[in-house]
Amino acid sequence: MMKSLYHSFSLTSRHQILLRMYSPSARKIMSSSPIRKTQTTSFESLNDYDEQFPPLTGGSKKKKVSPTSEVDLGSTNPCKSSQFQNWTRGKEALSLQTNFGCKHRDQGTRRSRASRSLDEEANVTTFEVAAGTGSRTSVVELDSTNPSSPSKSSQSHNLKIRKVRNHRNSGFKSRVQSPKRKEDPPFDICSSVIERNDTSINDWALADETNGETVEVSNKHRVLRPGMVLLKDFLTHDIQVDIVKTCRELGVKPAGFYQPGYRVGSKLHLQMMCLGRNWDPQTKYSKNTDIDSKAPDIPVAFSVLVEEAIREAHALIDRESGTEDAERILPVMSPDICIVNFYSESGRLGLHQDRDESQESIGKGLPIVSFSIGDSAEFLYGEKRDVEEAEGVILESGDVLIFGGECRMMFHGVKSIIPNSAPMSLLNESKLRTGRLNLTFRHF
Ligand SMILES: O=C(O)CCC(=O)C(=O)O
Ligand SMILES: [Fe+2]
Repeated sequence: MMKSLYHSFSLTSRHQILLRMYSPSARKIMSSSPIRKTQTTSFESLNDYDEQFPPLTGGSKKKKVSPTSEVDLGSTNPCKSSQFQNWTRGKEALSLQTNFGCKHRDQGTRRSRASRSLDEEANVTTFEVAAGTGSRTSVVELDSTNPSSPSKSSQSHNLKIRKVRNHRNSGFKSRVQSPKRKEDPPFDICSSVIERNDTSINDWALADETNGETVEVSNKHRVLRPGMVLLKDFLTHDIQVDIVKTCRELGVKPAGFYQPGYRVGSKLHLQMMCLGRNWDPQTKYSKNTDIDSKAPDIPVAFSVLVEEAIREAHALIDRESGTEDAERILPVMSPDICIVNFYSESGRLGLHQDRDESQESIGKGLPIVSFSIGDSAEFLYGEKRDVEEAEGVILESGDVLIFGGECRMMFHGVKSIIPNSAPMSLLNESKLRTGRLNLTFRHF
C-alpha cells in the first residue's frame, strides 16, 4: 500500500499527459487544457511536502538526501483505455504504472525520501499544538505565489501582536477575534470582472425538481470505502461555471475570501470563505456576535446539489452492495455550513480531521460533501495522520467526494494541485484563476 501511494504520487507530467490521453475523463481535459511543459519529478520537490507535514513534537527528523530521480515511460504504451478507468484510485495507480511499462530508477532511495515519521502523532487527541502543525491548522508561511497575499515580514507580525496587546491593556472590551484580514481586500478567485449569464443557479434547482426520484448512476463513480464515495464528473460544465461565479460574487464582499491563519501569524496555504457559519483555524466555529462578520447564507441551489449528490451516492452504494442499506452506511445530510477553499498552484492542506462540527453531527456520521472545480488535486486520505499510510485519489473538476458514516473522521488533505489541469472551457467561461476551488459542505 505504501508503495502504491508512493508510486501514485510520483507521476511526472509525462505520466499525467499519458494518463489523460487514455482516461476518458482526462481526455476531456486533454482536449481543452494544454499541458505547458514536461517536468520530471525530483526529490528536491519533496521539500515542500516535508514542510507541509512537520513533526508535531520533538526536533526535526534528519532527512536522507538522494539524487534527483526520473521516471521513464516505455517507448510503447501497452495500456488499454479500460485500464485507466480506475486511474483515480491510489491503489491502482501502481498497477497502472506497471502496465505502462514504467521503469523506476533509484527506487530504493525514493522510498526513503518520501518517508515521513508522523506515527507518534497518530493517536493524539488534538493536534492544535502551539501554532498547530500538519493539519487544517498547519503552521505555514505566507504563500508568496499568491497574488493577493502580500509577503509580510516577521516584524509586521510582531507589530500586530503588540497592537493587540496594547488594545487589551487599554481597557477596551476584548472579544474572541479570529486572525482575519482587516486591512487586506478580499481575494478575487477570478482574473477579471465577469458577467453572470442568464442561466442562474436557481435553474439547476428547478431542473433537479423535475428529475423526480430516478437516479441514474454513472459507471465512473466509485465507492472508495464504506461511507466514502467519489462521484466523477458530477457537476456539469454549466453548474461549475455558475458555482465559480456565485463564489466569486460572494467572495469579493467583505466577508469573502481571505487567507486564514493564527494569531501568531502563520497562515494556511489557501484562501477561504465561509457560508452558513464562520469557521477559522484559530477560533473554530466559536460564536461571533459581530454582525459584520456573519457568514453569507449557503445558496439554496448549492444545498440542492449536495442532497442530489448524496442521493446518487446512495444509489451507487445500494447497487454495489445489492442491499437497500445505503442511508445507514452514508447518512443523509442537509448542509448548514460550507467552507470554500481556493488553492493556487502552490496551495495545499495538511492531513487533518474535520472535527469541529457538533458531537451530534460527528456521532451520526453526517457526511462531508466536497465539490472540486478547476485544477485537479492530489487528495490523500487514511485512518491515521500518516502520509505514508494514506491512500491517494485525484480529484478533478466536477468531481464530488462524499465521506460520512464510518469514514466521517477520516484524515484527509490536499497534497498538491496539478498545474494546468482545469478544463479550458471552464476557465474561459468562468474566468477562474489558475488553481482549484473546493467547497466542503457540512452540518453543524
Ligand atoms: O480541498 C479539499 O479537497 C479538502 C478541503 C478540506 O478538507 C477542508 O476544507 O476541510
Ligand atoms: Fe477537511
